[in-house]
Amino acid sequence: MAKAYDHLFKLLLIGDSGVGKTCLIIRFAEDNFNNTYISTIGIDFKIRTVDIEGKKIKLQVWDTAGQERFKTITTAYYRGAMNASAGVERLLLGNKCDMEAKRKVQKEQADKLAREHGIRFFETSAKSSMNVDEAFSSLARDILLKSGGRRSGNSNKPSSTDLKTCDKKNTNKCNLG
Ligand SMILES: Nc1nc2c(ncn2[C@@H]2O[C@H](COP(=O)(O)OP(=O)(O)OP(=O)(O)O)[C@@H](O)[C@H]2O)c(=O)[nH]1
Repeated sequence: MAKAYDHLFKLLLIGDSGVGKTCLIIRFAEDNFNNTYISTIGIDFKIRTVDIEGKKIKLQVWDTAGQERFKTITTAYYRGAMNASAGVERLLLGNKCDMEAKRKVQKEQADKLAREHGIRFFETSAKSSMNVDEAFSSLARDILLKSGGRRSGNSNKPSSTDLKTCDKKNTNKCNLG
């Protein structure tokens, strides 16, 4: 029987409570959004298979609880992921970019932080869908290329001009990696 996917990649979202980690995963995996806030308890995951560079990539996206009281559990997962591979791909997300009036972090500040860590930065909105697919796909593509995937030569990292511009933004930070 043909395999349903070529690669399985595991992604982990970490960030403060309420920044929208669960909503980003639900938007990505189910194309849905809910304004109700139900804080994540412990850790959970959702799956979506995407097509990248002609390969079927199954993404298992893990959601962690941002609340301080779950920190022992979530950091254990986080450390596990970091230890599993020295070269974990990381991405910085500033979510809720549909709420410009309540912006907490200036774009330049986040750009600078991402540059310092040599990672990409996306402003996303789980509510409007802005850059959600782009962010997850970009990370999956980077992992694919790094793991000796399809393309040789440049890693084809999109410049910020390739990204959809989000003109109404509020940014709380959320790591996706
Ligand atoms: N306007 C707007 N609201 C959002 C967005 N993403 C999430 N929210 C809202 O923010 C609140 C928190 O979202 P969650 O996804 O539950 O946050 P979380 O980071 O998973 O929180 P914890 O589980 O406590 O770690 C909810 O009320 C969401 O509806 C967004 O992109 N735009």
